[in-house]
Amino acid sequence: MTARVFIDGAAGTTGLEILERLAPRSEFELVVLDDVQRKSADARRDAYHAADFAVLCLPDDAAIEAVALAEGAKVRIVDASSAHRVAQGWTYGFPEITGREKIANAARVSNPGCYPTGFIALLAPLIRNGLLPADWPYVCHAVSGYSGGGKALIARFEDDTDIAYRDYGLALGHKHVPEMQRYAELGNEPVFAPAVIPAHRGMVVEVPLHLSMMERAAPVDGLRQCLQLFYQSSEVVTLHADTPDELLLRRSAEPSDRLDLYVFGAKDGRQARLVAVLDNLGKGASGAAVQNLNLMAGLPETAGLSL
Ligand SMILES: NC(=O)C1=CN([C@@H]2O[C@H](COP(=O)(O)OP(=O)(O)OC[C@H]3O[C@@H](n4cnc5c(N)ncnc54)[C@H](OP(=O)(O)O)[C@@H]3O)[C@@H](O)[C@H]2O)C=CC1
Ligand SMILES: CC(=O)N[C@@H](CCC(=O)OP(=O)(O)O)C(=O)O
Repeated sequence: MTARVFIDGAAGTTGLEILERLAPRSEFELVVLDDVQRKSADARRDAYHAADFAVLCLPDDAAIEAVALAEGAKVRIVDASSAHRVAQGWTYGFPEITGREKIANAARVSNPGCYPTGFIALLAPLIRNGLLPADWPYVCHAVSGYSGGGKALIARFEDDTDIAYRDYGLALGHKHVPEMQRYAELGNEPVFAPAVIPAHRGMVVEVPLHLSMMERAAPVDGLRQCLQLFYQSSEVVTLHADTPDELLLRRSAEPSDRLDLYVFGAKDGRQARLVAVLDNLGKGASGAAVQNLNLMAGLPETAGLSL
């Protein structure tokens, strides 16, 4: 039986990539509104009430409105926005961290943010297993391709090709911080320092660690081994045992739904750098939405993903 999937926001950056991943698949019948109807509340309400699943690829306020439009319908929702990531009644759509069964049975699933995907993937297993302290003041530095800011940031970087680096979030309190704290299971808000680079897609998320200053921290090999065991059955997330001299993002990189993790350590073991490399539009958004949709529809988790 085919499942009807309404993509609300299919003309946007994330929506288009979800469309591309789902269009070739016979398990899904896609519902997409045309340019005249795509912002009509009536047309969207009808689409929600006729669908089995919906993926919200909208700004936060429109995602909240969408959930109200879907009230009373049997539709099950995956929300790519940040509106419901720490909201009651929503399941956090990170299969490797939340557990696949919870997502498979959920009616409301909130996709993780792109930066939190890297941060939580690195820290949650280590903190859960007691290899790093939960009450440490963690810091996260990250860079993202400009598609991470949707159509508006894409237009800005394509219009002004002179921008070499955009530091932002400088007032702190970035909207991703609550989900980073909650799902990495931290006692304190992390300091989050994001930046944008002049590449369309791709992202590096890094957590530097002063291991020697922590009372309870495992050695670098222990951190690596824990992540390797935690993700050993995952086709999407890989802990790399090697420690290359550099990690590169390439402008020409193909879209990818992978998440690659590294643990780098100083020779004397006093400091380490946890690093996640991903595609903000892949496991950071559209790939994650498709992975969640697969689980909710009872299909193979990685169907339609580029790994
Ligand atoms: N880009 C990324 O890497 C990631 C994005 N996300 C999240 O996914 C969501 C979508 O982001 P993204 O695709 O980048 O954003 P875009 O700005 O590229 O796309 C958003 C789309 O939503 C449409 N839209 C806005 N308001 C409404 C409305 N009321 N009804 C129907 N459609 C509406 C826009 O229309 P119009 O075309 O007319 O502007 C646009 O097509 C956001 O919440 C974002 O934070 C999450 C993780 C990563
Ligand atoms: C480069 C850039 O602007 N990135 C966005 C986050 C993209 C993303 O993860 O979307 P959500 O906010 O829905 O999680 C930002 O920092 O607000």
